[in-house]
Amino acid sequence: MNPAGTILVCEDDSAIRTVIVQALRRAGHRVIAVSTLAQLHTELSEGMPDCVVTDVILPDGNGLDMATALTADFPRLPMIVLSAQNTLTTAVRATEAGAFDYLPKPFDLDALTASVRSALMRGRAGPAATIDVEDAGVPLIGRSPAMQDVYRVIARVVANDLTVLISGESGTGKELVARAIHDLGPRRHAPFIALNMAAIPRELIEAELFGHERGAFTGAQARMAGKFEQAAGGTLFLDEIGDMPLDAQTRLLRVLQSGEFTTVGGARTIRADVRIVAATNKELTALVAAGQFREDLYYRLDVVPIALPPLRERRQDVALLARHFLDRAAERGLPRKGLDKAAVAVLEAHDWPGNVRELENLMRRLAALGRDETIGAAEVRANLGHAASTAPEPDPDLAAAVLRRLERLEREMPAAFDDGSLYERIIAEVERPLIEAVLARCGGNQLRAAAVLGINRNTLRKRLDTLAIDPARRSELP
Ligand SMILES: Nc1ncnc2c1ncn2[C@@H]1O[C@H](COP(=O)(O)OP(=O)(O)OP(=O)(O)O)[C@@H](O)[C@H]1O
Repeated sequence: MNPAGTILVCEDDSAIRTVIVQALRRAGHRVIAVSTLAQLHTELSEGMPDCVVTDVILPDGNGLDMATALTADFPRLPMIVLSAQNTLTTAVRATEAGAFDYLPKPFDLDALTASVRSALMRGRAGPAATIDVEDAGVPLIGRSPAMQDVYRVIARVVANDLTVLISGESGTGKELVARAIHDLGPRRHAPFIALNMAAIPRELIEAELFGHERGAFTGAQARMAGKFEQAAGGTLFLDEIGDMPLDAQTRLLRVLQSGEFTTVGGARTIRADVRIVAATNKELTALVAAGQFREDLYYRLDVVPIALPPLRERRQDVALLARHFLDRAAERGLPRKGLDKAAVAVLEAHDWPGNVRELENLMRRLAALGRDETIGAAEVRANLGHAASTAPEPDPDLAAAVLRRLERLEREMPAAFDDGSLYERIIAEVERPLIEAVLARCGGNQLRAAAVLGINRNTLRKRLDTLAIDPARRSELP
């Protein structure tokens, strides 16, 4: 039996109001419809409905502000917020205001009646902890229905510590979502620490995660804090979790079960005060079936799943994203450019195997190339092939630093341009901070540093000699 109740609907667009009223009446509810906040307040003073459905932008005020006030006055009254401002910020604000649900416009009438039904069955969701959305600056772009679903889940998890598992192809924005969850929640003043399981040698993963004591293994010259410790109070983002070796999986599972961990070679037990967000671009259930991923760990991580759709399944976001990346390029000093209609059509028709990252790289390239202010279809087509690689573009900051260094050298030591030393000189200058930083992270252990750098141990030793780096002095964490 579906519960029926009295629903108070506040919507100023008469056409939308009419279809909502009809749909809810068909579902068996008694419906009172108003078009302003003032009328809504009058209705509330005359009798309590079982649920309120309200628009955000109303002629005499903002439905979200009203929702916040209603939550305080009527904590058991469920509210469903409808909005055409379909951003992550609106979704989070609706949750923050204590709304039971948030439906982006245009919404499906079945989704609305289903939401009303569950509101009547479950009563209101507890009010979320206060989140300062304005402060956080939410970087996620996209208004497609698929992204709306993502925003709704994010909005529900920011205020709590539930473990989140984000899945999606490479470049779909998994790390960005993890950061948004961190930046919008109460842990945002503590660190966000990311560890990519696919980017570090497998044998180092446990020490990276849990840290190690001095002397824990040959060459562990100093104690090193692991990512769990570094992320204390904040969020630990475990990227490419499917690549985690089984031993480390067992250890991680124990931490998730007990809330505590011990360092490698350590007798001390440390409380793990972190929120875990994991991400995968592989089908974890397939890895479980193949015996490569622990089933019990999978269930521990998959508490709140967020599936990020590939860009080709949300083509309506492409133009918005493309313009966003052109704006970003302009903010970084590249020429400000626009796209003509035909260019947008080419972008929307492309399949984006590298997803948002591929689009971002292409836009950066187009912003830097050519002289015209408006980018046309031919220019897009000519550059699509180049950007197809999902590899990140070279860091523009690093490129700019090298250029500045060259200019200074030219001023101060013009001979360096004639004596054949230029290459070795510049490479050595870039190499020094790289080697020093990796050595510090490896507690001065040259074997591990060579493994992390992906170079032969003897090569590392030679480079240390040439650059006169003392590994013993590089054993502290930076
Ligand atoms: N919705 C979005 N709005 C704005 N930028 C986005 C969005 N999604 C992704 N990006 C940008 O695209 C790039 C790739 O995103 P991100 O690194 O989060 O992807 P990922 O899924 O974690 O990729 P991988 O699996 O390869 O690590 C980043 O520069 C990110 O800022």
